[in-house]
Amino acid sequence: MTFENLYKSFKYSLPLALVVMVIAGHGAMDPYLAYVATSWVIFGLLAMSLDLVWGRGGVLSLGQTAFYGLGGYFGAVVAVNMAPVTGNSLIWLLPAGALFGAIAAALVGYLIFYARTGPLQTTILTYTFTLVLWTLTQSFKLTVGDAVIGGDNGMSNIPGYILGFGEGAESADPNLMFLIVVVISALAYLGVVRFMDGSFGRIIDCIRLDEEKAELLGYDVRKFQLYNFLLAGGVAGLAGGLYAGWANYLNPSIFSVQEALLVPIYVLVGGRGTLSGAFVGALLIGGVSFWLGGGAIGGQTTLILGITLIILVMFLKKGLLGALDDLCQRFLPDYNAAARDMKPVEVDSAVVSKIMLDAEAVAGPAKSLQSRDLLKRFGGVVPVDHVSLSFGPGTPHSLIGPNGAGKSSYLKVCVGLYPQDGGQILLGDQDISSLPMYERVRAGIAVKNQKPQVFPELSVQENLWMAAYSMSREPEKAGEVSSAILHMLGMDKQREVSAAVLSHGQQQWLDIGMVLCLAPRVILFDEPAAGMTNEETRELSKLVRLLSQYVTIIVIEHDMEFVRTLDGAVTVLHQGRLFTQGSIAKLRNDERVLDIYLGRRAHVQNL
Ligand SMILES: Nc1ncnc2c1ncn2[C@@H]1O[C@H](COP(=O)(O)OP(=O)(O)OP(=O)(O)O)[C@@H](O)[C@H]1O
Repeated sequence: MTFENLYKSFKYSLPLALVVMVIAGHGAMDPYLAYVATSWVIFGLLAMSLDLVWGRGGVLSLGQTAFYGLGGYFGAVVAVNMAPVTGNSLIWLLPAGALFGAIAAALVGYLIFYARTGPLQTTILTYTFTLVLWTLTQSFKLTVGDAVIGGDNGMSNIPGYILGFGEGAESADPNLMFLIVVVISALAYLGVVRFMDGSFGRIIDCIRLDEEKAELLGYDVRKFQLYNFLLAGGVAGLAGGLYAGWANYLNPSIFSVQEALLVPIYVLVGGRGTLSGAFVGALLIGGVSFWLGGGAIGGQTTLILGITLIILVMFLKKGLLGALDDLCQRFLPDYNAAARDMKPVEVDSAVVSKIMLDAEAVAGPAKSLQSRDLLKRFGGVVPVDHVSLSFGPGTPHSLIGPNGAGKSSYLKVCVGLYPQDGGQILLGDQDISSLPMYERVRAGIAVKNQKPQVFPELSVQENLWMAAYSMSREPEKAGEVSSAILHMLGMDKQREVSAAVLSHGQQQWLDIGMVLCLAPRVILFDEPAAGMTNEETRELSKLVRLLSQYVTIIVIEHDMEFVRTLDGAVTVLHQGRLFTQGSIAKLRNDERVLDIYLGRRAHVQNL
């Protein structure tokens, strides 16, 4: 077995080995230590829920303790009433806790993601939610059957971990409690890691890296963010259920500021985005506090712990597991070295034709794009001023005009990046004006923005796969499509290369490849030749001409030589309005067109 294979299996094998060790050593721990260590593992599980939304999803939620507390309270209410009937308490505490945590997260997540609050507002909102619960629970008194929620006095008499059923039911001792929590946490961890290793996790990673691009690939970003939040809420609720049974008592302090702020610290210390780091952080901080609390330093625990944490977070920015990962990377093969051998892209007509015919078989024939009286305003600026245009397949369409003419805005309104203020957009016969961006993409319109938008942490192959998967939702099909495009780009040998190390021009090609993976029926390119060499620009022109035989293609360009080689229809925009249309040969002799470029004559001298 190579070190690489071993490294890839670490996230499964190491936790499993630890669980086996705990099972083997069961009963050997000092009962008090076992009791306290159980809480550290529970905090690890809670921290993992935050790592899901923060480390993987990119959203810092300070509401995880809220879902944890709510899961704990709800699980406890159910267990207090049901455990006397069945004996077993865990079958009530845990599912009820997880369910309530997930429901609460779904409600909060819906508000956050569908109201499109920014990252900072999300953090503040989730924090406020926790504080509101803290305040409310202090005076909240309720009796549900045998369960009494006593406001500030908390809720007592919560059954511990009772195993077995009926007469055979028995309470677990501290060592067994520790074992139960370790096994349940390990199962939750392995389930989450397995799930996040699949397509869902990859989509969440893409959303974290570039939310706009993920939506431009046709992913319903809000929905995925909400599902991830819900999953994390479920994990936090599960941890809450475990905590309620461990402590036999709950009070409003579970929603306190201190509790809420400790969770991100566990994640940072262990390593954000690693999932297992959450446990490392919680165990380390729990262990160090325990040791300091019992040792000679006594009262200075918080101070020393605080200083240690600041030093750790400052010098190990990726946390302990992140640093360990960096170390392991040194012993892995350097796939990025292949980036140096990359040959310039050569467009092969036969290969492109095959790809386009395959796409047509799946996505249907080319569609036209029409705008009717399209309007976009930014305050007093009107970049798209009642524009009515129609584009179809057969020839490339170039959109030109001086800086600020509204070209990019027009494309962005068409794809839904900017909401329109009036008018209609038709894709074929379908009115897409009110569709969200991801649905427009799924309907067949794809855009490549001016700057290359690739996911830097993903490999070349993964970037293409993410685009292809968005359309087919079948991993194998996505693999086939992405491999064909990879081959078309001449990047077979660079499939494992990280997109981050590609040159600007190579990233442009990769981005173009991602657009083609979507099997679009209309393609919008915003300055695709920017940053490309002359040779690459020539190949790009060839590609655009080929593509126009199969789909509708609109290209914004300042490079008039490129527009000339496209030899297609040209539309001139000026001050947000349609100025004129025609062939490049006709526009070359149009004095009015030269006039609107005044001050930028250098760019149009070829006209
Ligand atoms: N998000 C935005 N917010 C406010 N104003 C905007 C926004 N996007 C574009 N504009 C304004 O709309 C006008 C048209 O800009 P746009 O980028 O569409 O023009 P363009 O023809 O693509 O220009 P360029 O060739 O320089 O890229 C400009 O005045 C610009 O400042």
